Amino acid sequence: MNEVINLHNVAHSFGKEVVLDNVDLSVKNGEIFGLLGPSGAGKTTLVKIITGILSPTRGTSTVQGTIMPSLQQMRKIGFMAQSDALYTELSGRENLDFFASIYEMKKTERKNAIQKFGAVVDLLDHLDKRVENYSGGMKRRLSLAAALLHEPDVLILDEPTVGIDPILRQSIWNELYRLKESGKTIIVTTHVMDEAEKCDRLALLRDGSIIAQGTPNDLKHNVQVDSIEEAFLQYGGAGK
Ligand SMILES: Nc1ncnc2c1ncn2[C@@H]1O[C@H](COP(=O)(O)OP(=O)(O)OP(=O)(O)O)[C@@H](O)[C@H]1O
Repeated sequence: MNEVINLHNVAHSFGKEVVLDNVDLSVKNGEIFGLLGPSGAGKTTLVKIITGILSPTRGTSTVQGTIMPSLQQMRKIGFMAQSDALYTELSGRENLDFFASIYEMKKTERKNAIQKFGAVVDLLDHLDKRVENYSGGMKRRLSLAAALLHEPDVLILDEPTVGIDPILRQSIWNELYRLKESGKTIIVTTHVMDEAEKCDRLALLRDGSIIAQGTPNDLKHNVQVDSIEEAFLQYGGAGK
């Protein structure tokens, strides 16, 4: 199957506030797809719809051909939320063990996965410390490991590198490329322009609508500019 994620005419309102409107997008197998937009544009709402945490008010969203929300399909998705959903009074290892148990991983499988992804996010030396003693970047990395534990086909990462220094940010991106090479499909939200450049394709989101989508190069060439930042403004990203 080439298209892994498909959204058709998706809209979402919180009460009377329309926060997403008329969103159409498709993400192909093995792609890193970026959702770029300023604060409040609707990125988090959109990824919550894709993961099945929220039902769209209108339209349809499918992942691997299954209409969302679907509990069974949600198990095949790794989601890293924007705010770290961690138990701070527990150690990193205990947190990962808890998340692995949610995915019904067996004891040995859990142990191996914690070792593997603890290493991927460079936290092996800190796994037995309580999370309340972690820095912001360490918490983000632990959240990323938690999303990877069950080796999901689809990874959805809401601002994965916020608060992470440039060196670690690079190592997380290297890991995302490695996951992509192994056939995973990845959606990343960001408001950082240079991160957007690292994605295979991008959707530019403003006020709940997609104002343009394509490869970073196409988006720049279409409006004859040299940076995604300028492209965003050219497509109307500055607002009314
Ligand atoms: N649970 C909620 N109830 C009411 N309004 C909400 C809720 N969640 C989000 N919103 C509103 O929806 C709009 C879009 O929010 P969303 O969090 O999706 O944006 P975002 O692009 O992810 O922003 P940021 O980059 O700051 O996280 C905002 O106006 C926000 O106030």
